[in-house]
Amino acid sequence: ATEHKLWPEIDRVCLEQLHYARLNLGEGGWQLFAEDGEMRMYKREEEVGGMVVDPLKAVHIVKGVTGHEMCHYFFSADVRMDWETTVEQMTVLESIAEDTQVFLQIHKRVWPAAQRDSLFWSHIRKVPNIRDEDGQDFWIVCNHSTEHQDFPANSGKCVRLFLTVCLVCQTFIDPPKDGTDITRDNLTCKITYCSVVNPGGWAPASVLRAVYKREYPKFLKRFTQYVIDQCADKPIMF
Ligand SMILES: CCCCCc1ccc(-c2ccc(S(=O)(=O)CCO)cc2)cc1/C=C\c1ccccn1
Repeated sequence: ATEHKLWPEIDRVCLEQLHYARLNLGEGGWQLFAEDGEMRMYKREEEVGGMVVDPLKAVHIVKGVTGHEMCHYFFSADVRMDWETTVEQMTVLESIAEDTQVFLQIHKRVWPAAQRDSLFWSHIRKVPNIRDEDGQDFWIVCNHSTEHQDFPANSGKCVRLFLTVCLVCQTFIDPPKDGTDITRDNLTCKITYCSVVNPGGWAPASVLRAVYKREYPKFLKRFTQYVIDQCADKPIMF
């Protein structure tokens, strides 16, 4: 995808998001708002132009899958509707390359606000040479709002929401002592999910914050369980 006009932005946003995802939660006023087993979800309360754009950061540890597998299923258009419960309709507008696609998604309406749609590029990549401790290479999927001449914002019934989302994963392998092949029991995947969503038009702060508080933990739990189930009987994708 390196020759496409979006490439400089894709490259910049992905590397910025990877850096942002790897920042510790120590600084920056993050507020823990949900916990479930190994999953911890944090938010910062921020408004832009009177609209709630609370940045969200979730960290999770999942056994039995690799970061490549986690990112593969998050990126894959074919399976999106199997796990993404906020989406009513999804279209791939452009396949820029094997690792880069442009999506138009119509989301379920969040009463009493107007229905939203999102139009974004999605890019998956392995990031070599940056490693935490004894981890494997990072895998990242980044979704970032973009424009498309055939689908201008707010031209139909939906209000266009604007998002920057990243899923950053790292695999840790604890090899079997007896030198036999690695199995899924030896795999641990550390996940960081970051999202900033601008609702694109007025929506009551109380409604939005309630939706996020309820939906984001369900979303990450459902998605990670989906990947565990899909991978269980398949060869490991390192
Ligand atoms: C007033 C409504 C404001 C918008 C609410 C909303 C916020 C975020 C998102 C969302 C968009 C993309 C991602 S992703 O991780 O990139 C995966 C690809 O789909 C994740 C979440 C959607 C929705 C829109 C509707 C809605 C409906 C049910 C519950 C919650 N939301």
